[in-house]
Amino acid sequence: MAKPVSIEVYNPSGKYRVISTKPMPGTRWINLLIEQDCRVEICTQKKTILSVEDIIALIGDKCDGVIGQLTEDWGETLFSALSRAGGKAFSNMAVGYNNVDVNAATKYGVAVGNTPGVLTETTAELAASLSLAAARRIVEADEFMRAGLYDGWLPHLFVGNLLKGQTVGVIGAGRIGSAYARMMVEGFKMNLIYYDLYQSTRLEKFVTAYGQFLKANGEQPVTWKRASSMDEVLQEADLISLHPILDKTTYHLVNKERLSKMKKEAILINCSRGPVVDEVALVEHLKENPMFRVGLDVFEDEPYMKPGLADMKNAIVVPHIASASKWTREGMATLAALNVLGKIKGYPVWSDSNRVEPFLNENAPPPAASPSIVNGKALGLPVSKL
Ligand SMILES: NC(=O)c1ccc[n+]([C@@H]2O[C@H](COP(=O)([O-])OP(=O)(O)OC[C@H]3O[C@@H](n4cnc5c(N)ncnc54)[C@H](O)[C@@H]3O)[C@@H](O)[C@H]2O)c1
Ligand SMILES: O=C(O)[C@H](O)CO
Repeated sequence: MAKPVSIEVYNPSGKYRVISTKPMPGTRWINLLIEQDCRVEICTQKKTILSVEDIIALIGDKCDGVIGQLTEDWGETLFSALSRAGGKAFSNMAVGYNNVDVNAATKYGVAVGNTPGVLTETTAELAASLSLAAARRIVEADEFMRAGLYDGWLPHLFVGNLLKGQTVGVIGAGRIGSAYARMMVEGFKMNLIYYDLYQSTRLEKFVTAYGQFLKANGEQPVTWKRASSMDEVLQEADLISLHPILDKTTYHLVNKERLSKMKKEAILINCSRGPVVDEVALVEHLKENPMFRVGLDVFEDEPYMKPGLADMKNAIVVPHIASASKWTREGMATLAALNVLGKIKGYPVWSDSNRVEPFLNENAPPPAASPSIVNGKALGLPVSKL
């Protein structure tokens, strides 16, 4: 028997029991659920990652929906427990849902929500921050300064890479990859090469138009290229940022062989999911190529790092904080709560999960729809006409 988990309860007499496995930022998400007759139970257990047993104990005998986290293993066991408790809705508080077995959820008739859009720019900004920090060796220089080692300006002190005029490579030019590409092209006048299974016409048009603008102002125009293989990006780019989803096709997408194809002084950024990179091979590559630099927000076995990574001066490591801006995290909580609420209330699924702004407007009630349900089609859920 799992130990009872500590909870905080809002609106105890509410008709629908909705659980959040973690306290989430803001209060709007709680108020929106309460206004619609939900009893909201928030797990306050002092344990960062809840086990399957902890979550089964939270679900109990009656539960209408759960808001969960990307650190939790939402598979057959949890969806069958939720279904037995009468639950029909689950939402990750994340856009990525590689921790969720969507087929198992569908089998038990549980809708699975995620939180796209609201974190696009915030995540791209962290990727851009890591890019700059790696290019200009900011973390190394900061440590040097704090250690009292600075004894005067020197021509060779912390020389890094100039981004202007170099090539930025984006693997996975979806929402976040495209936003990052725009930041690096527009902000630093980098040329773009990208690889994705699909063409990113809007991104291509943007770079073309910006290139024309620069040319009209007598500046060197920026260019774009859609690569026909990922290797082409690895060989040509000076700075490469990874933004695909994690699935079978992207597991260890960057491995020993692919690392060896990159330029010796290249920079690699990963704000997608840790297992997209073979981290053991990466540590070896960093040791053998001191001018190669990496900026990592995600790790293969979170919360751990592979042996040796923490010792590498040419690696910048941050703890999965890419979506951590106040506005974004509050918005993620709102979208996750509305996904669950929408299914409980029998609302349709929002027709375009890339267009979530109407759900984030604090001055108006949200549309009567679930903002983003990934198995809506498989469950035959109606789609909103709005
Ligand atoms: N570090 C963080 O905190 C953080 C924050 C947000 C998102 N993420 C991760 O970023 C991912 C992307 O988010 P998004 O909103 O941009 O999703 P998205 O679906 O808009 O973009 C993903 C892109 O990857 C492409 N892709 C899929 N398989 C590929 C392959 N084999 N090779 C190349 N491209 C491939 C898709 O075609 C798509 O364009 C999420 O799934 C999540 O795992 C991480
Ligand atoms: O997938 C996601 O949303 C992130 O990893 C957390 O924001």
